[in-house]
Amino acid sequence: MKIVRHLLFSQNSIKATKRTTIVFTPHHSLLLDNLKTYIMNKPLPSFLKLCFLVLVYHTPISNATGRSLIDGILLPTQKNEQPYRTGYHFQPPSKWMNDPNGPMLYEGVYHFFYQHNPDAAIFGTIVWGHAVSYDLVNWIHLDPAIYPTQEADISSCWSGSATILPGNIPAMLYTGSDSNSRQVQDLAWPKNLSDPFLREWVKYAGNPIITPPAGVKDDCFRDPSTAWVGPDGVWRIVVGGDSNNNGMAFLYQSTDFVNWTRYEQPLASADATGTWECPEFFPVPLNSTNGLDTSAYSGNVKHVMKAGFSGHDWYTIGTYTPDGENFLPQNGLKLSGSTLDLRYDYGQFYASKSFFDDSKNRRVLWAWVPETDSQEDDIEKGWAGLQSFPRALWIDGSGKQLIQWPVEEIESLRGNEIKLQNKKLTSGSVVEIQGVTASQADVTISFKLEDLKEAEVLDTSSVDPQVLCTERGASSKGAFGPFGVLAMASKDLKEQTAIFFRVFQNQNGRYSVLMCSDLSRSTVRSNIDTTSFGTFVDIDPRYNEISLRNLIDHSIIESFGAGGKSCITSRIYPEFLNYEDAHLFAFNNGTQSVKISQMSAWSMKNAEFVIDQIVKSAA
Ligand SMILES: OC[C@H]1O[C@@](CO)(OC[C@@]2(OC[C@@]3(O[C@H]4O[C@H](CO)[C@@H](O)[C@H](O)[C@H]4O)O[C@H](CO)[C@@H](O)[C@@H]3O)O[C@H](CO)[C@@H](O)[C@@H]2O)[C@@H](O)[C@@H]1O
Repeated sequence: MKIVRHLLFSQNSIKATKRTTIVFTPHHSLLLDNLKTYIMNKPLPSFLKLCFLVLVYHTPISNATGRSLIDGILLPTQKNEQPYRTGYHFQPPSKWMNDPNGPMLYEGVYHFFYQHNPDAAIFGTIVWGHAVSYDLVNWIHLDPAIYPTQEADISSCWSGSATILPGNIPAMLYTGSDSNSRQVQDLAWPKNLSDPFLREWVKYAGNPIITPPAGVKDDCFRDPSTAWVGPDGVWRIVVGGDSNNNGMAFLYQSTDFVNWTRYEQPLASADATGTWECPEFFPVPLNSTNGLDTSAYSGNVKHVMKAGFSGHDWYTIGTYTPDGENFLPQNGLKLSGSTLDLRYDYGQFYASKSFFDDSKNRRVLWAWVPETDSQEDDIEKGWAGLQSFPRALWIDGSGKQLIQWPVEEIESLRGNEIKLQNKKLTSGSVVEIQGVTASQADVTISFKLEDLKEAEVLDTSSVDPQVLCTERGASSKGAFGPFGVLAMASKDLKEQTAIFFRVFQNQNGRYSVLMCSDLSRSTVRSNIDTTSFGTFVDIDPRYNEISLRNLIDHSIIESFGAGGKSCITSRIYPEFLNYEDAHLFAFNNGTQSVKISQMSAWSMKNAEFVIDQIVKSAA
């Protein structure tokens, strides 16, 4: 342990604090010592070295990644050891993380909790990690909020959700795994409501408040949702599970938030889907990009039912009548007897959780983005698991699907804009996008296509888009496409991740736009899952340009097609890259030319991640 003087937050949205003495973990002191040695060994005049040292010791440290917040200064050792840690995607200082839990805004502070094993970089005994933010971009890591203490959660504190109760009291419902590994539902609330960071949480002494119903296996009943209150004043939640392998969102009701009764019918179910994990149920207003409080139900509103199974988050949109507890999936969308229809994201994106942010009238979505390297790699790295960058979520004008888009606050991390307009990409073009830090960037690009009668003919009605993307990757020449970007690419293109589109015409004269993330050449390393991802984008390329936004951040790329209609999140572990070696290209491998009508790219700064042991030890 080392005592270092005052390194707190400089981001404009975080209130500057008075000088504080901070106790750093050994990791941090090592970081500072390394940086000091690095500066002292540089052939610089002593005066300049002194200036640098003052700057270093008076600047916030980043997310314990081994990177300083001072742009451009990277520790050589850390740089090589931890190339896959992110600059602006949330991750704990170390060890294992999975699901997002209980996100909420309380008294102007965003709270984010997450499934965390503080002892290892693999799944194990789980506690609730906790971090707070004023802007969803920069984060202060706190001590774990909820951890095993009672018989009702002694084996682990699993996923759950926040509800703000009348009187502005946050309540947390979560799954406890008890001493028999039985999954039960528990209740906790903050110890001190006047602590803006809500650091300490107390548990209801009568936990568990809900136990598995008859006919449901003890280990197939978990993940309570945020509660909503009906016109009758009764609270409702759904809890995930299954009965005879049929996935279900069990519905519970309560008048006091402590005593819960199961409603006879589940709110939703689907045959043969296995246990539903992390179900969510919330309203979305039609014809608006706003969100709604989870308890809103009247007016021009639809409801979304989301559940996690088979490694993906599925959702359906429908109409909910609290009186009679009837959720009716809308026409053309099947819920019962089949899988849910749509996916939030067609890549690595699981156990998502949303909350209503009333300060901006929006619904914000988070999800666990798992590693796709090996467990041995994770142990060596000392960490595993990322969170997607928070996304605003709303219903498309068509009412058929949801739209997701990174929250606007991300723009505070953008550096200078690099622009390109009206650039024709002829067949075989590979054009480097220069002037951005290709390993940490935000890139938007729009493609215009003409004379689509030349498009490849394919009946896409019965085709699995992921299979199509695997069979026809970036190197398989089509007519219109593949075209898109090559991200996290080495200069010689031996390593590259292609996010691209390909257009097909069906026999009936309709067009289908395929969006792919081709990971087959993302790394030359072995023991990495390089499965490609794909989905169709609901867009008519005759009348619309095809847009693509990529959030690139070292080992993660979040791709948004057609303004967020289709999303694919990928994990990538290139071998030969370090920060300076990454390149970014636009490409067209179709026989037909396409035009980049508009491209904007920004290098992204590091978000600030600060550890709060600081404030505690100084207090
Ligand atoms: O932390 C518990 C909470 O997390 C949830 C939802 O993510 O349950 C996860 C679960 O398994 C975690 C585990 O991996 C397995 O499940 C993943 C997601 O369903 C799969 O992608 C993976 O292939 C499965 O192996 O994560 C570890 C490594 O990835 C592995 O060791 C775990 O099994 O936790 C439960 C206990 O393992 C298991 O029943 C779940 O699937 C949520 O439901 C929990 O509240």
